[in-house]
Amino acid sequence: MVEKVLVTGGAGYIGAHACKALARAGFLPVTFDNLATGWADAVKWGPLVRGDLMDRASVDAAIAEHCPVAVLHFAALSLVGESMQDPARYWRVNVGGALNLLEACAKAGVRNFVFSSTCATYGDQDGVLLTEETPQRPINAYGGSKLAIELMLRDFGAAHGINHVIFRYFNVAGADPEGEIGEQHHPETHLIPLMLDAVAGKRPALTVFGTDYPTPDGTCVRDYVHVTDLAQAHVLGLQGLLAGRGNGVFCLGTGRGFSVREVIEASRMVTNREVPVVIGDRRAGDAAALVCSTTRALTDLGWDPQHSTLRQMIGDAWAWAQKPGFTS
Ligand SMILES: O=c1ccn([C@@H]2O[C@H](COP(=O)(O)OP(=O)(O)O[C@H]3O[C@H](CO)[C@H](O)[C@H](O)[C@H]3O)[C@@H](O)[C@H]2O)c(=O)[nH]1
Repeated sequence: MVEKVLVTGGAGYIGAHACKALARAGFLPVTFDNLATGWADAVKWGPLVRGDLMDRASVDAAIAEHCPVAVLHFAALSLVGESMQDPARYWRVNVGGALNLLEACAKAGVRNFVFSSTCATYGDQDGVLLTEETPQRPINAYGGSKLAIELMLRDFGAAHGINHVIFRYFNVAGADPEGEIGEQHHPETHLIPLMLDAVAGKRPALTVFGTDYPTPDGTCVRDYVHVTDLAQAHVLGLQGLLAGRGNGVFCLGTGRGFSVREVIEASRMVTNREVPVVIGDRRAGDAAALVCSTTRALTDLGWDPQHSTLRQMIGDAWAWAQKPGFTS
């Protein structure tokens, strides 16, 4: 029988790409999503359960109906700027939702859990190459809420035997190279889709958030990773858990940072069009540079990212931007 995996946030950008990768690996992804920011159209590889993690009964019901071998937990609020303006919402939804989900797993005997954490748990660390061992010092409520869930997992693991893999994502970008799904947020806040909107004339310009950071060209440096590579890491993490390899924490990036100006330059090369740019102030909560070491993910997980060049990430996002997008 095909093994089911409960995917919270499976209708969202990263969750949907993970569902595609899971299906390709022989699992049946069961999406659990409230469709607050996700899209029913993006759920193509298994059933959609419309439910909210804040509603414990709907979580229990989904687990009881589908008996998943594992949970992949993507559903969360994930905008740094918004988390600075409304921290209560981030703490309530992210931590409260994860707590409900973990309690439901403990009660139902779901023993394998893959969690989407973030480089935002590190805070600003003077541009050092971040590893899984780097002390975490979040500087925004989003990162704080994700770190709290990492700690929650440690405790649930010890008390209830929930084996877990924690992935700390760096900057996820691009779209399905086969064009079936891609990034679509309302409102959009991420650099690459905003930049491509400006290129396509859907927005007047891209605002560069700060040019006075202590980085080589003064703009923020980020480690961009292709969403399809990231999704594949989840399959490997899940297979490791099911094979009994135990808990793990992995940074998912490429080990190479690019500044906002470098991303703009790469876009010019890929699209053959200029990016209209205005220079703005720094955005609250942004760290100057976030780049990770890939050693552990490559070695211990056997991860082999194939798509994570800036050229392909921008190219796939650009191809997706030409499509009509999701409507429901
Ligand atoms: O209009 C924009 C949008 C972004 N940026 C800059 O581009 C870089 C990337 O910004 P994104 O908003 O695309 O990504 P973030 O680095 O803020 O966020 C990403 O990393 C975060 C951790 O820091 C979270 O994990 C979050 O979910 C994830 O999207 C940042 O330096 C940002 O200041 C701009 O200059 N102009």
